[in-house]
Amino acid sequence: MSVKASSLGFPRIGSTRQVKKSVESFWSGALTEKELLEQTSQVRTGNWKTQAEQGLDIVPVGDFTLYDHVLDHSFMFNVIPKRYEGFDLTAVEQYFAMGRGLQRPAKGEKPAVDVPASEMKKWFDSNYHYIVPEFSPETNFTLNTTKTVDEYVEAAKEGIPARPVLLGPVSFLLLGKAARDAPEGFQPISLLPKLLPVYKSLLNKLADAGAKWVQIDEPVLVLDKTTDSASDYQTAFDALHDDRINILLATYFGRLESNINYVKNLNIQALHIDLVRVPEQLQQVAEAIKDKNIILSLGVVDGRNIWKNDFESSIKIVNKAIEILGSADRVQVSSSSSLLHVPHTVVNEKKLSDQVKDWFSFAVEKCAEISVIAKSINNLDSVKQQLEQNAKSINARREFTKNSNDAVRKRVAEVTPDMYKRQSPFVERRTKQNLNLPKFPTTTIGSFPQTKEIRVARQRLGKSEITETEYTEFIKKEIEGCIRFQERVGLDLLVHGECERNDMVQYFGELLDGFAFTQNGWVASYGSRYVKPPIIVSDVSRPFAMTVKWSSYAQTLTSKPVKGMLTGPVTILNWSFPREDVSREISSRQLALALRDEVVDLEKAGIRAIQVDEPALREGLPLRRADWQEYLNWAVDSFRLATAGVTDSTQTHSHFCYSDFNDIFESIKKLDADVITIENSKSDSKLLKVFETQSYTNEIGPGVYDIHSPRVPSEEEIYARIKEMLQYIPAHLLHVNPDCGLKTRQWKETEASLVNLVNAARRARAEFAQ
Ligand SMILES: CN1c2c(nc(N)[nH]c2=O)NC[C@@H]1CNc1ccc(C(=O)N[C@@H](CCC(=O)N[C@@H](CCC(=O)N[C@@H](CCC(=O)O)C(=O)O)C(=O)O)C(=O)O)cc1
Ligand SMILES: N[C@@H](CCS)C(=O)O
Ligand SMILES: [Zn+2]
Repeated sequence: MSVKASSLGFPRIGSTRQVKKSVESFWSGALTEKELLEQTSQVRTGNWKTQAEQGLDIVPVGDFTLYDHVLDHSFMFNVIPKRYEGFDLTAVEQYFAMGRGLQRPAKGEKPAVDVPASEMKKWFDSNYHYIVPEFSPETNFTLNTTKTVDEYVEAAKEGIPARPVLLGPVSFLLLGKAARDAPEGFQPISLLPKLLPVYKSLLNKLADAGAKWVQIDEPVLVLDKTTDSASDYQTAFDALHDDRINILLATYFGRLESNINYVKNLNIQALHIDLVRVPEQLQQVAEAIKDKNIILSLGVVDGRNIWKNDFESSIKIVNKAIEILGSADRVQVSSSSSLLHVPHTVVNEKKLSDQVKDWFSFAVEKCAEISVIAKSINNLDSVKQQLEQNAKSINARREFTKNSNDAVRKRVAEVTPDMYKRQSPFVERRTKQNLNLPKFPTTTIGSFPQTKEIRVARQRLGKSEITETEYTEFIKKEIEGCIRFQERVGLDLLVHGECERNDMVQYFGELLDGFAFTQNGWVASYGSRYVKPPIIVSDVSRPFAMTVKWSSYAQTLTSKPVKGMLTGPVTILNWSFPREDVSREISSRQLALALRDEVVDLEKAGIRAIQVDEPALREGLPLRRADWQEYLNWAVDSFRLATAGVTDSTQTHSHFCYSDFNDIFESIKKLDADVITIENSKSDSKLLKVFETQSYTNEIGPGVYDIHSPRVPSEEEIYARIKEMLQYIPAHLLHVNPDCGLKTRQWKETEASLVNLVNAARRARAEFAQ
């Protein structure tokens, strides 16, 4: 009798970001397709071996990807929109075209290509983005590739105890959307009967290849919308059942709630639940399945945060499960979700003090933790030393957190109601905000291309190859170049370009007190793009002004207004690794006060428009609606606390790069920002309608083009967008801007796109002058 150790997925990037580098080299033409596939296959194999070496009895395979695992499923099941066909692309090129769009001139026999990227959406409440599958009644599911089988075979050859991973059919359909040409009212889930035979043939191939188990992820089971999906799940798992291959149905990020009432009756052999987010669901779920022939996989090691596991409490959970289910054979120990949301390994962190490093576990260390927890049940003596060491580390962290920053806590406690409120309502403030902007003011969201030169300069500063003074001079030159560029292009409300920032959250984490930050703690954001979330280890405060010198320098260079640029408290919180010892609300309020000081300092320095970005406000929403209001209350409070310290004459902006607005619209209104800019170019008019129907009174800049793709939008296209917006938004409130910041773009396409944007706005001004 033994408890097995497994995980649900592993970071793809490689210990030294090899996959990112290979993929980007392939895109730039420096690597052939063959080289790309060879190099990335090596990382994949290395990842499996690492997990097995850390002691996992079951290693996930098929979770590896060159861009996104949901895109992999679309590609594997032939869910390829027609617009990506007919260009004589290789399979790999077509796959990347779906992810990032493709624009290239005709070459010899090959026709020109100009195709935008597919839509990206946030993966549940994480900072990972997936490529949204597009379905229509014409979708012709076939096995276009056998990626999962190929990777299983590859792993089995290496002697890896592999368990293939698939995104389940119901989640795949529910996470997708109806294609633009689908008939009104078409629901992707109606395609389930057509999709299941293709899943089934994939499972057959896996069984033929020798797989005994498959992990089928159905994360939508933790959302409210699946309460009515019982029959879809029953149909799916009846169809997928095969005597040769056992199914682990994996749920994560939240609670099953009443869905367990039908999940327990599904034709599955194991069920995974997240016990980090929802430890209390153990009792209910274990009781529900105890008379069924179902193994329970316990997600006790956090796949979403980096704190060392508390073995004592995890072992208690495992023992409780064994007690209810009656046998250790019916229990597995696992990560709460895929480990894709945490960095690769702590070992590469050379700059953290031993004290701080001892608090953390990244993916590699988490695999070892899972193994130790399983062994503690199977053979306690074999892990006694690890358990003792773990208890010491957990106690050391507890001791540290006792010494909080009393001044910060006192300040949060003493916040008064007037600190959340601007001096006057928007209509009055507006008359005092004299920025001399024309109608349809053009602006950008803040960042301009982060060139190799900028990144190398920062790297050289980090290695002390250049001095602080040299770096400052370099950044000043970049800012000047950026201001001159915007003046030349003809933008109205300028920005300094954010060239001094490695990232909009990491940068602030590095400047604020109460954070730790890593050298190599990369976590996937989308495609080949990664972020290094800072870690909130203590109470947060601002030791000195962070952005004032850059913004005020930029303002000295031009007579046009320059927007100050900050990241909001909720976004800093949501894109950092939060503390486990205090609530997110407390950290958010502490961040809000630190940012409030910065906002006031920017105003004092003569900055007349200040943008406080909150792109992660929506992502932080709890997955169950019942939990929304509590979050929204403190999230809105935090934004207001951060921004309401300025006088009426300062124009506050906020920015959101998502288009799912309708259900949190009331909260967006309550933020009371003078101007909001939002992602819009890929959404249909549903987003814009909300502004018409919900009587939004402040100013708005819905994005007029997608910034994730190198594709240059034409003036005509942008002009058409502006005209469309004017159907819903009064002309006097409309701003013209891209969807989001331009840091991932090259200067050439940035210039071409912004020239078109400015020209389109000028045309609109001429046409719609009132
Ligand atoms: C708005 N978005 C953001 C999200 N989350 C954040 N934390 N930040 C965001 O901006 N979530 C939603 C979206 C996601 N969008 C993006 C967009 C772009 C990136 C991105 O470009 N990531 C970069 C890494 C950025 C960074 O930290 N750069 C550092 C280090 C750069 C580096 O690699 N240096 C090299 C040396 C120089 C060189 O050779 O180029 C090195 O160290 O080897 C810096 O600029 O100093 C990426 O490369 O993936 C992410 C999310
Ligand atoms: N000001 C930031 C917002 C990104 S969401 C930028 O422009 O990159
Ligand atoms: Zn954005």
